[in-house]
Amino acid sequence: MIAIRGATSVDKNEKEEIMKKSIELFEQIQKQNYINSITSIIVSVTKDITAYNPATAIRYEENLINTPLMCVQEAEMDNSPKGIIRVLIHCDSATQKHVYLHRAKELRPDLEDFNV
Ligand SMILES: C=C(O[C@@H]1C=C(C(=O)O)C=C[C@H]1O)C(=O)O
Repeated sequence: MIAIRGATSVDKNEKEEIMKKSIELFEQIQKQNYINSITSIIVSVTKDITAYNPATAIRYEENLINTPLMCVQEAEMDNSPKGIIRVLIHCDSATQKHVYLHRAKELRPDLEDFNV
């Protein structure tokens, strides 16, 4: 088993925006990797994201009935960006490509070379 990281950002604390961005992130992680099976998914949100739970969005959209998901609040650090959704996917995958989208790309500039 390996773990794949990802993160994205929302522009508004609104259900539609949270659903759209969290599903986009999950689908991009799948598209950019060869994931055979998922063991579990941990999602975190910054404190300002309250309108909808991204874990619920991913579970419904992807029909993840037996996959355990958790959603937690991200540690609040000085100057850390708002409106960020993070995921940590434990899975069986032939690849380990971490995916950062939108404003979340700024979180890991060291991965930029790998994020084509
Ligand atoms: C840099 C990030 O944000 C924070 C810092 C992390 C890190 O230094 O590895 C991991 C998760 C977050 O707590 C990220 O999400 O990748």
